[in-house]
Amino acid sequence: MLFLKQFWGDLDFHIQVLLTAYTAASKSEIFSYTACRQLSQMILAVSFFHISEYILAILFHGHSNVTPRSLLISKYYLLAMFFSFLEYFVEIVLLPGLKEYWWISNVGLVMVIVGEIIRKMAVITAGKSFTHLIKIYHEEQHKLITHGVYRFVRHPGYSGFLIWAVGTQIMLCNPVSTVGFAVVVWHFFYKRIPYEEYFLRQFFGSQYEEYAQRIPSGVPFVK
Ligand SMILES: C[S@@+](CC[C@H](N)C(=O)[O-])C[C@H]1O[C@@H](n2cnc3c(N)ncnc32)[C@H](O)[C@@H]1O
Repeated sequence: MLFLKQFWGDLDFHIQVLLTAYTAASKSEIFSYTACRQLSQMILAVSFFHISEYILAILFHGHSNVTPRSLLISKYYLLAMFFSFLEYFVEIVLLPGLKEYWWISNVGLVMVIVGEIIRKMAVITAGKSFTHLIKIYHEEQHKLITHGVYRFVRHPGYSGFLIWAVGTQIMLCNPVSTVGFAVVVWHFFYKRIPYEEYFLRQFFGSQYEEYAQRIPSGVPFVK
């Protein structure tokens, strides 16, 4: 009983400290300008990314062939985004100075824009060959793409997404989520690329083999 009383007392004290810090921060210029700008950039970046992926999927594959999965929002993705916002709010309340490194935040913003451009160039260049789900059977309209951005890297869509995702966290000056997003997204592509290329080799044989020999994957440390 005594233990419970002390526990609630401690919890109450910590909530009071957080609320006081939050109230102080929200009254200050830092919270109103910094948080408004960084969070609006984040919400804009995320909305633009998902809506444009969905619209391009409809344009290339037709309305009837596109499901909400083309919005590319999974439960793991939502969890990662939830953690990223949680980190942002905790840090802006407890360590507001961390969010004031504008040059870091602006580097993140540039990464978001560059990553988005590379990703969309890949989607538009590959057209019908770019499907959100990896094809395991060869279809008539699936042609090997080696021109445009695919001349420089084999997986520009993944390079673009990696730059975009890590960029969103640098833009928010979120140190933990920057490392977390980099590791998780990199690991996802590290596993996905060999699987995707297994089928591409089956579909296009020596043509793909020769292409893969010449052109890097575009994802660091993935051959
Ligand atoms: C989500 S897209 C990603 C494409 C590519 N990995 C990228 O990052 O730009 C996955 C689909 O693209 C197809 N694909 C990947 N590279 C391709 C290429 N060079 N030419 C044609 N189709 C390709 C795969 O067969 C798979 O069904």
